[in-house]
Amino acid sequence: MSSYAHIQVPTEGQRIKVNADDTLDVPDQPIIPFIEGDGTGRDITPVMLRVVDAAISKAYDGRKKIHWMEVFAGEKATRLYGPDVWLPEETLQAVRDCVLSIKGPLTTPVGGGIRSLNVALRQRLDLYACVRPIQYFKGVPSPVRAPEKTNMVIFRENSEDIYAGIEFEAGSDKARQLIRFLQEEMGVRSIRFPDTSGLGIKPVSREGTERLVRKAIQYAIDNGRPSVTLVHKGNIMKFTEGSFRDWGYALAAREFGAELLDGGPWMRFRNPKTGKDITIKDSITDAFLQQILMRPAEYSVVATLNLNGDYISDALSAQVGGIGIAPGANMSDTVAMFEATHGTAPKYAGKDYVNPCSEILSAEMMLRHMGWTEAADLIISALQKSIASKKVTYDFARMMDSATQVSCSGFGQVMIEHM
Ligand SMILES: NC(=O)C1=CN([C@@H]2O[C@H](COP(=O)(O)OP(=O)(O)OC[C@H]3O[C@@H](n4cnc5c(N)ncnc54)[C@H](OP(=O)(O)O)[C@@H]3O)[C@@H](O)[C@H]2O)C=CC1
Ligand SMILES: O=C(O)CCC(=O)C(=O)O
Ligand SMILES: [Mg+2]
Repeated sequence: MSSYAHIQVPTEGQRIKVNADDTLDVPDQPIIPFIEGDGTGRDITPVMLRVVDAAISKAYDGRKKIHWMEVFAGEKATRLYGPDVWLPEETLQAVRDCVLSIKGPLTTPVGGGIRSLNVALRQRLDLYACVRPIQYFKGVPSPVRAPEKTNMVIFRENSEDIYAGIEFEAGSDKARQLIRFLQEEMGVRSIRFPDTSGLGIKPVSREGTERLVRKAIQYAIDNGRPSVTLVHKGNIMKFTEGSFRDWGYALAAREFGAELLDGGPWMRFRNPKTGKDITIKDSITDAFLQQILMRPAEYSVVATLNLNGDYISDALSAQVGGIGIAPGANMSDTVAMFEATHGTAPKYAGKDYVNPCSEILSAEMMLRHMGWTEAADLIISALQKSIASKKVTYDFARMMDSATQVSCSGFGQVMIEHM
């Protein structure tokens, strides 16, 4: 492994390797990088590490072990590398070298200041699919009457869209120049207040859409899911979100043999692994956001654009108990970085208070991705037993009858005791 300025490479353990067919070669003692994260990252990440180590130790009796390697981004990086270094090159190198990694949340200021480090990590590593499963665990308090009906996996395009951050500030030379170009060269007449408008660009490509939709459909095949819904606002944004829908359907027909259902646009094909039908359908985002509350059981795998996916994943997580328990992964075909869905929740930072489950369940996804299913299963069963014991963090305690509120690290301990 490369030598680094500030990253301490563990003295034991080996790197995960990628085989020629993109499958992983996972040694029994892999080196896995982690980013602690800003804000509550410093509370939840150490708890995640302890819970994962305990599950692995229990499942494999010392035969397998992760050698964790801390890598730096965000505020911690600026303290080590210098005031302007938020995302050191050696962090990117280490994460690429080790193939799999996990991170806590990183702060992005609103308005000015640095652009999102989370987005930068996804773009620099081309982690094009943000995969966020939404599942209900029995006993978790929820604001809806039948939370068990919500069982979806969101595939959010992770590299383009308005989320890519191509923006020009109102009143800047570049904004003026672009507005002039749009008006004079492109005949645009609909910029309501040209002198005071900021501008954002929304790139959505066929390549970017196809690789995301392909991954979502393949997931539905591999996991016996009944449908993939393309979620878009293509009635209004015709050549970005509308094209996302059209390219998605076209890919389903071309690569998976999907055929029009009752004249379309919905499609259907037979899952080659189970023989059951998979429906490819679409929904316009605003209607979809009410459908997931009213008729959640009708949706399974969801493929959507970057900004929609951001909104939808937080909204859906609320139905199954909130972002404190919503995991995620940023994936390419090889490198993957697992991360909590929530942010740094600054008002709770350093208080050992918040729910560590989002990052623990992200680690559980990582273990499953590595093929360490026994340890992953142990985390799920420990979580179920912990919730059943009603010893939970504040977010669940405030919605549960007769619960005992425990701290962030306290909940980790409860989980370990249930392994
Ligand atoms: N991937 C990433 O690293 C992400 C980073 N961010 C960044 O995080 C910062 C803060 O963003 P903000 O919009 O406040 O969103 P947050 O997700 O940080 O917090 C919003 C609310 O969600 C609840 N919450 C968050 N984390 C937990 C947890 N672990 N357990 C229980 N409840 C939790 C809290 O609700 P309550 O108040 O009800 O207790 C909190 O006030 C911003 O800089 C943002 O850019 C945001 C999202 C993702
Ligand atoms: O990058 C950020 O600060 C926010 C990211 C976010 O909300 C998300 O990816 O869900
Ligand atoms: Mg978000």
